[in-house]
Amino acid sequence: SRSSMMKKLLTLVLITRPNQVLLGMKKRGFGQGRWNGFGGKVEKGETILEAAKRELFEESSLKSDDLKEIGLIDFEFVGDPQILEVHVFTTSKFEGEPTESSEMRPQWFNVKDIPFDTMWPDDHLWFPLFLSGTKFKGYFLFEGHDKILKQTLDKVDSL
Ligand SMILES: Nc1nc(SCCc2ccccc2)c2[nH]cnc2n1
Repeated sequence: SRSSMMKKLLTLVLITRPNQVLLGMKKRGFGQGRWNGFGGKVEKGETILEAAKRELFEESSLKSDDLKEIGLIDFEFVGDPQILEVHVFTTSKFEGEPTESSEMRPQWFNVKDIPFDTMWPDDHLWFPLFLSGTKFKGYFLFEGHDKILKQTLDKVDSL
């Protein structure tokens, strides 16, 4: 039943600079082989924002005290009771130089050349919202990692 559904808290950070977005090529694990923002699990004893900052630093060597939550996306996968609740953050204020980590190989992309063909199939639907500073809430039901069976995506005033 929905009341027994399990939610796993995750973070996703998208760093921008004028006309560009920083993405990382995921080298292993969940989402391997796809470009994505930086993120991962929220550990016990840390806030979602603290987790976003930590994962950003661990995966890219960048630091930011200006992360702003811009989106909230629930991902469900057929046959898996664990729903991923992904808190999406963005900033254009950061310090450091993007550096490859064990998890991610960072690269700047022009906004007009985002590699959606090697990203999760939902991304091209909500990237335009985050890039225009529009807060959003989304839900995507996946079959496997490539097929979206059901989706909702709404602009919101507050998350
Ligand atoms: N962009 C995007 N990201 C994710 S998972 C993001 C959260 C995460 C999870 C594990 C390691 C690092 C980051 C997605 N899942 C389904 N569509 C998706 N789109």
